[in-house]
Amino acid sequence: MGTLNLSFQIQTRYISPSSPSFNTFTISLTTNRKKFNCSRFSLSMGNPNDTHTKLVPGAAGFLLQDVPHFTDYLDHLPSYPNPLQNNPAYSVVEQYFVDEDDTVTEKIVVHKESARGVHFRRAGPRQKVYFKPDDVNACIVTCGGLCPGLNTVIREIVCGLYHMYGVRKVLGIDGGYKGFYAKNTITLTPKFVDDIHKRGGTILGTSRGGHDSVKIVDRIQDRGINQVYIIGGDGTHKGAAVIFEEIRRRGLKVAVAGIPKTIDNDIPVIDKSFGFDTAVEEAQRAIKAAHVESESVGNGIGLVKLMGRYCGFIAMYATLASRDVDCCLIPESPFYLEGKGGLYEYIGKQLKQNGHMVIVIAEGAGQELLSESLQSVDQQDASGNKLLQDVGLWISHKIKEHFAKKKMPINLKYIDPTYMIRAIPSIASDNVYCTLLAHGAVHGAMAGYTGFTVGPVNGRHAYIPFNRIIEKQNKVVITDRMWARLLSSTNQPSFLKPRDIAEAKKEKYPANGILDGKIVKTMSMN
Ligand SMILES: Nc1ncnc2c1ncn2[C@@H]1O[C@H](COP(=O)(O)OP(=O)(O)OP(=O)(O)O)[C@@H](O)[C@H]1O
Ligand SMILES: O=P(O)(O)OC[C@H]1O[C@](O)(CO)[C@@H](O)[C@@H]1O
Ligand SMILES: [Mg+2]
Repeated sequence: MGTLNLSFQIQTRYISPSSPSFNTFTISLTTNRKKFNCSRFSLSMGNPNDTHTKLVPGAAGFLLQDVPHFTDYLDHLPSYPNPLQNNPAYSVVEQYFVDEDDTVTEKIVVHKESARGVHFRRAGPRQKVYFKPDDVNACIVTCGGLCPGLNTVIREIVCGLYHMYGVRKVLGIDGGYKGFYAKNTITLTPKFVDDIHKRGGTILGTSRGGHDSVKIVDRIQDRGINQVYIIGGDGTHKGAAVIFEEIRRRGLKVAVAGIPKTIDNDIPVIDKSFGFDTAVEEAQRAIKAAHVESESVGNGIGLVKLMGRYCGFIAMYATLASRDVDCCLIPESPFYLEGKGGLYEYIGKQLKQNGHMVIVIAEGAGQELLSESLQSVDQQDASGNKLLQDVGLWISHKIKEHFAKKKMPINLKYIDPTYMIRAIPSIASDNVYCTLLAHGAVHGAMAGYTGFTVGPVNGRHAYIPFNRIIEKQNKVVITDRMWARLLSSTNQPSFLKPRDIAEAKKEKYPANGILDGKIVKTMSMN
């Protein structure tokens, strides 16, 4: 019996990578003699350049959003037994290797009749690898803003490659994407990285801007690099996706693995990004100081600005953890100053009742108010991110001005710990998390997967295709329970008008988020 290779194009209005409508996946081919049902195939999602979306349907509405593998575009590749099976530390583990068919579900809360839904390939070591240890020439690059845990990830990639797979050649790229074509590399060995997890920042340096995929892939090719570990946020992953496409176009056996990094926690799909817990922990020190300062004087207001350009996760979690905060302002929840239900009214009430209060504001909050009042020009950093005006300074000034006009003396202390919460070493739990991410990335690359990001989805580490990471940003859902918990803990007004609530619901339940007649839940941390 011969093999029948089929390739066909499907055009449908209903498929979107994040929320496919499963009943469109029943595909069969009928000849005059027999009907063939297709069980494994990949689909391009409408965009002819989108070659990373691999969809594998299964029973009961199961859908694997798979990641690319060398064998998708390279023929006759040899594979080898995983050297881990001879490693004294790992060989004792029962079922150490991940089953080829193991997947991790994206949606964990289900109804008895709901479809099984989207799944990702489970991360972890495979029986077979596609590299001989001596042939591996790996490199690591860190891009974007700093984040606690960067050095831990670097350390664990190096040590994981050395100790688990016997790899000896690992290079550090100096200073972000630009470093591929502008600077020297750093030789990384377990000895060199031994202590780096105790330091903040990244020993490799980082940068924004300067992404030139052709030049980067040229340098990867010139140097004979065949595993690229890219640690960064949403912008970095957009860059990684382009690098992967170029590598695939050139038919190179080079694995591209992303490790999601951002203290803002704005990366979708994964449960949480590394360094986030460390940042929230560090933010407590600023909030405590604001509380002490404010309660020690008459009508004291402690105002703390925290990072979060487009989303307010740090502010929300720092507020919930502290319980000393009376008001938390984030980009996702619009607020207003004047009039009934406004911020000034709430501050006045709090001061009358308690004599002091603490306000936490995310740096991206209230930017629309700021630009109205300062008529600012839109400015961007080298990566194209919005450059923000200092909302903390602005709001301090507005509050002081308002209460001066009302002839009510207040005592406002503005604390801006911005860079202090990200320029520190990671706490213990983040260190362990970074280790799992690094090892997951190493196992995936050694097993021949590429164009993937590793990260926990409902607590289990998975390989996620780049397109799912870069298609949208993770945001606080203000119609979810977590934000309600925050409102009930601070007792602040919600500042929301019915129109804002309708908008928020529309964002949470987009029109294409309907699955089998039920609404698909988007990622949230509650
Ligand atoms: N659309 C894009 N295409 C290619 N490269 C990009 C794109 N967006 C950003 N990059 C590159 O990715 C790198 C990092 O991007 P950015 O500065 O936005 O940080 P990030 O990865 O989002 O991390 P963070 O938000 O945590 O600081 C930069 O070198 C930038 O040039
Ligand atoms: O000043 P930099 O280094 O550009 O970074 C600032 C930005 O980086 C982040 O920490 C992560 O994107 C944001 O919260 C912040 O706006
Ligand atoms: Mg970013």
